[in-house]
Amino acid sequence: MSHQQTVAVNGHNGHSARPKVLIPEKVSPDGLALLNESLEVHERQGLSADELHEIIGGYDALIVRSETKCTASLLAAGKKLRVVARAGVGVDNVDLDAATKLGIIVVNSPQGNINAAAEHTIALLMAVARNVGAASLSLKGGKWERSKLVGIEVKGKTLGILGLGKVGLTVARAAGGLGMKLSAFDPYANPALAAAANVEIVPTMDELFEQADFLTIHTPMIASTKGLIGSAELSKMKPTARVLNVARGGIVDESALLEALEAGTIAGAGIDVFTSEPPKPGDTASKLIQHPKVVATPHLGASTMEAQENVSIDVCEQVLSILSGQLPRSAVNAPIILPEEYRTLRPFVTLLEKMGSLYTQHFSPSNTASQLRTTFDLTYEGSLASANTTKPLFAAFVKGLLSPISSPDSLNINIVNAELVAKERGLLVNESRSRDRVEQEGYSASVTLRARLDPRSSSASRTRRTEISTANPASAGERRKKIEEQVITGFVSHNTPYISRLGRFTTSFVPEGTMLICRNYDEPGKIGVVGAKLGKAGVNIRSMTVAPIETGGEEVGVTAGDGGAGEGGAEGAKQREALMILGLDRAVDDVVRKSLIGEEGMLEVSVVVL
Ligand SMILES: NC(=O)c1ccc[n+]([C@@H]2O[C@H](COP(=O)([O-])OP(=O)(O)OC[C@H]3O[C@@H](n4cnc5c(N)ncnc54)[C@H](O)[C@@H]3O)[C@@H](O)[C@H]2O)c1
Ligand SMILES: O=C(O)[C@H](O)COP(=O)(O)O
Repeated sequence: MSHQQTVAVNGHNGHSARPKVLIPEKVSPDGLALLNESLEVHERQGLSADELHEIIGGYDALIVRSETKCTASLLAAGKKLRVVARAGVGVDNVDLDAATKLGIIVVNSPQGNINAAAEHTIALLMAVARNVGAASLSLKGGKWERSKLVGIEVKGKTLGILGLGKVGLTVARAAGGLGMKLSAFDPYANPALAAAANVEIVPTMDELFEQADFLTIHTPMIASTKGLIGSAELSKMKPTARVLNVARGGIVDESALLEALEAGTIAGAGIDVFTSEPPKPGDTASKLIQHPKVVATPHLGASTMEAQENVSIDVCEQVLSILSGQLPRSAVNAPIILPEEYRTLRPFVTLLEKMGSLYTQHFSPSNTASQLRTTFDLTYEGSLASANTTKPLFAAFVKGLLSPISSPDSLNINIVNAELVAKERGLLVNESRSRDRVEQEGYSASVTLRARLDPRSSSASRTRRTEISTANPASAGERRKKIEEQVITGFVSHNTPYISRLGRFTTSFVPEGTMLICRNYDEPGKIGVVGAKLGKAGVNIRSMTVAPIETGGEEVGVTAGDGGAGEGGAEGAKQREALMILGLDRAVDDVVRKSLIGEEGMLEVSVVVL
């Protein structure tokens, strides 16, 4: 939006009642200057939590960095609050659920400090390679220890990049300029961008660990990346390798890294982020910081003049947009649908988001690169075919596809940016409409997703969440066969989304909460086996649907069970199959899931959270 955007509202006395914005932290003045024209700007650093609580009720907008804790109670006290803007990326200091419930839009600046974080990574890379920290300390201590401080060159060495997103790619481009060889592991990287940056995408994390002379971490901090690099992973690396973390504390297990440094199985580390910031004296992070082979900085990745200017301008423009009734460009929690389309499309928005998430968790491999080569065809059937716009449905689907593999603070998908995000992530989503009568009697509209995998990717496909039983030769032997199409159909009844087809199976279940999806031979006793295992693990079954295999009909090119693991199933097998879908009251750990796979006649088991 233009900086001249008017947000002033006339009060009843005819005077301009300008909306008020509170800034309790140091935010660069470049953005704040944009606000002064139309808002009343109050910079109040050093407020206690109680003081903030007392005055927040008078403000329409709040701009923070990482220090202000935007708790549910603070947000609730902000009776007029319409927007919380985070001048940076991470929104872990903002209670997003509370903000969403209160209708407060939370925005951030997902691009503004990328370059700063990447440059800081390069700074740590060089500092670790040339012992810059230790040398500086030694010299300041009055010593002259040239022979003790001999380093290594990075030219010709391999940089292993874990997470080839915005920061990872920027690091790659810079490291390429230093003459480094570049390898990356990222199941969802854009192959075209990787190739353009001369990055070789390796198919497994282990290959990355084995190759890397320097390993640099650039994944989000989400459940699946917490402790991603532990003792087992570090032991796969060369003893001469160095580890860099400018992403988030906790992705690398601090105790494991400390042990590896002490044992000499890892040669050094450059660390900007810690599990607890600031680290407490005596804790593992503090010991790491003190370690002679570590160069450490106090979360300085984004701390450059330029980045602070960028994020300040970015979020201040968004505050102006929101206060003048427009959509922000980087909303973390904003509804992804415009008000006028809300009523008609809202239940289908929920359905599409669930279908996307179900696809990623059930069908899509998460430790290989095959989602890159998937084409998604969405068909809106029945009355949905006449919708004025399907943009909110498209955005919800893309959001659903990506949410299981992204941190909430980096997933800013709305109808404004969904196409761009899909393009950036290499997702090809086609939409079409069909006025044909929908399959579910009594319902006027449904949506079918057909995901077509490029045959090149199918041989290596294996999802972490779906396991294939090796106890069933009929299915294991078919793994090499390719899956050309995976299908999910859904519909809405009384505002509730239902899945009516999953792979080859006709079914009807509400996609909600933790669900266990088992494909098995249709034989007596299977339900009992699953129930007993779950019961032993203390997991209650809330709901259960059993779907017999869909026979005949329109199945095109599907050669594997329901295709859950992206691998071959029982083509040509005479035995009937069934799909069992259980709603659970809590998560199922890997031990239970794997033990189910070992059961006779059990072909695939996946756990999805919807
Ligand atoms: N130190 C700082 O001050 C600072 C500044 C900016 C960003 N960051 C952090 O840097 C990290 C990267 O930020 P970004 O903007 O590049 O995020 P991004 O979302 O653009 O990229 C993250 C990438 O990680 C990939 N990924 C997810 N799970 C993975 C896994 N298990 N294995 C391999 N790859 C996986 C995703 O596919 C994605 O491509 C984030 O943790 C962010 O919070 C830190
Ligand atoms: O999340 C971020 O943007 C970075 O980690 C930087 O945070 P900061 O604004 O606290 O420096």
